[in-house]
Amino acid sequence: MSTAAAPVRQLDAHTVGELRRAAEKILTEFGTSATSRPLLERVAQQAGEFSQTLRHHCRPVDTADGLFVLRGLEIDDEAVGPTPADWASAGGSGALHDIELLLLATAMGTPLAWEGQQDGRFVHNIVPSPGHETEQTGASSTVLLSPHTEDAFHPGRAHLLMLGCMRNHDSIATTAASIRRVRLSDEDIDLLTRPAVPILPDDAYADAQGYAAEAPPPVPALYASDEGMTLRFDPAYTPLEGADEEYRAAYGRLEAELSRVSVAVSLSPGEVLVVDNDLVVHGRVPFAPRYDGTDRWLKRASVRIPGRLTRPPAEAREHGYGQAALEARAA
Ligand SMILES: O=C(O)CCC(=O)C(=O)O
Ligand SMILES: [Fe+2]
Repeated sequence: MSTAAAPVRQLDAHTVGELRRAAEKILTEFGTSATSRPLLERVAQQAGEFSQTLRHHCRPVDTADGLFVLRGLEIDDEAVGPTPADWASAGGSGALHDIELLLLATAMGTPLAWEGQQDGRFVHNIVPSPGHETEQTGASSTVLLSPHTEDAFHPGRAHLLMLGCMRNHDSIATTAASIRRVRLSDEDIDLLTRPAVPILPDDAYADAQGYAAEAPPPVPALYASDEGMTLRFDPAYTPLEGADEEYRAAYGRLEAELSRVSVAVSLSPGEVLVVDNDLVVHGRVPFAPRYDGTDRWLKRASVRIPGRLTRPPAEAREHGYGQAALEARAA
């Protein structure tokens, strides 16, 4: 794994102020970052008034890295208070930054939430939580969070994943590997673009894991879209034992290549990592949680980009294990 620098989009002080004032205005009006239809509409309106500069910073991912870091937001370590012990008790912690992230997400596309995850919130809190140390979810810590496409089991998954850093005293890295950096033989690509095995719902979706109404659909790991190669990959939730040996070997080579091109991005407070979820798998290195209110703390938002053609059309027929994606589309 390398620590090669991710492309950075540095916000100037003026633009940071513009974003902050927009968020402050909304927080004053609503008194909360809890998302409601009126708040989402207000956010969309405010994002529609963004300056040309701020909009330019929110343009699509435009390099083969499949990601960028937006840098320069102001986080007051004292004012945001202690890192919440888990998402459920986070409440309004860092509410201003929830709204900032939601504004940025809205400038990039349509924010997305899940009925079955973190109470349907549009901005998630990612913190290490007691009892969840070894899971393959954002709440874990002591294990490697293996590289994955976010919400890979679902056809309504995000096109962009945004991770905004509130606190990261131990410089714990997110990992990212782009399919556009991977080298595979034509034979492997041919195998991996076929729907061989399903991707099952992850541990963050207890309801979906109990879904038994229809069989899990096999899905391809790779897709040669008009825009180039894209991927849908989550080995921790892929029952590979259902595939033949040839496929398993090709899948293993894809995994090895992703690991070869993986970069470590250690976020600092005020940085937002934006990952193209069709190009890049992300994960996290293991770390020792502190559990004293000073733990690593990220805010996460998911974004859909309407009309994007980076996925196989057959996805539209998938059941998504009964999970409903909620899009913040204007009513
Ligand atoms: O903690 C991280 O850096 C990434 C966690 C993760 O996979 C996520 O929030 O989706
Ligand atoms: Fe993730």
